[in-house]
Amino acid sequence: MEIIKINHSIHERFHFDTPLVIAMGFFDGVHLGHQKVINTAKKIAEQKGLPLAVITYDHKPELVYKKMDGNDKRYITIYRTKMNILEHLGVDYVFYINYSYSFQAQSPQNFVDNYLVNRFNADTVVAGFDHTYGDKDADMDRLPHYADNRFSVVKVSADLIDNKKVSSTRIRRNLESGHIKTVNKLLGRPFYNEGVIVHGYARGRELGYPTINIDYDGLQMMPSIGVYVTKVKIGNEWFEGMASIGRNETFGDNNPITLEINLLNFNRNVYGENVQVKWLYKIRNQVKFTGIDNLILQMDHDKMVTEKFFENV
Ligand SMILES: Cc1cc2nc3c(=O)[nH]c(=O)nc-3n(C[C@H](O)[C@H](O)[C@H](O)COP(=O)(O)O)c2cc1C
Ligand SMILES: Nc1ncnc2c1ncn2[C@@H]1O[C@H](COP(=O)(O)OP(=O)(O)O)[C@@H](O)[C@H]1O
Repeated sequence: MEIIKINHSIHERFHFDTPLVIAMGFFDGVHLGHQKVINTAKKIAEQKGLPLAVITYDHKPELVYKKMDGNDKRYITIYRTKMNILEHLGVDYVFYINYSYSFQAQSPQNFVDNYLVNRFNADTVVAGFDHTYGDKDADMDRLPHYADNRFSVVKVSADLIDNKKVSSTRIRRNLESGHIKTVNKLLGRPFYNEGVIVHGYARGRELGYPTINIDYDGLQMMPSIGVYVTKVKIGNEWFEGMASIGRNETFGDNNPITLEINLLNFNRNVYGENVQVKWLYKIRNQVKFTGIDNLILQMDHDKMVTEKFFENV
């Protein structure tokens, strides 16, 4: 898969020679609904013998017109994760457009002419039923009008789970309320993220539960504070683990939020390793314990729950 970064003013003369089948969308999460769009485009590309391209953007469009804080500015899938998943879906080219004020200020007709036709040589454009590519007049029902027979348009219907639309917003809400099973169902894979193992306060080994402390990208949206069953990939190996994401309240108020994972049947020095964490099940909320002994007793119990989880999968 080739990633081609496009800036509105720098790449004015960009032109792709081969006609393309293009799936268009922001695709945060690359959830089951997004996968339906991309798989539809993939099938058409195969039937026509053309490459499959995805048009996506480097950040949320809202960033151009409002101040964003907290989880609002974070992503279910950051750049690397999104690209990784797109590659696995069989995408040949990604046009990664810098979403700037000047890019968004184009009229829908200009976007279609400048981008879909002139730059990207669209043969077919596929997107979800609610996709917009500019202002309120830029919906999928009007795309054939702007296309004016220069490319075909395919509108993909909503993917429903439990009678509700699969959407990034629904996934974000479930992440924020710790409903990781629902998150994973909507994504069509376990929610995962990446990071690097750094030093903590060396308390873990004294508690009898050493933890890898994971430093992750600030733009990565994480599950809500709590204790979770996870799988952790270090090098090429997967390990079972119990994760704590929280402020380690037992050790004082207002600590920063950290991600720490005790790995089962593991005893190695792994500082500096890159890891991937797959989130599988929420065990409980964080507790501010009155003493270390109570925290240890609770972690003994968490370990039992974690082992049971893996016995039953
Ligand atoms: C499975 C698990 C559950 C935890 N639950 C809590 C908790 O409920 N309350 C809390 O204050 N800390 C909790 N912790 C965090 C420990 O306080 C933390 O791992 C310990 O302070 C080690 O810190 P260090 O890595 O900086 O040495 C938990 C840790 C793990 C691995
Ligand atoms: N079962 C285990 N789970 C997690 N880390 C382990 C385990 N066994 C050994 N380690 C090592 O111990 C380190 C964590 O020890 P800990 O006392 O929690 O110190 P710190 O929090 O300062 O890193 C890990 O980074 C890892 O290198």
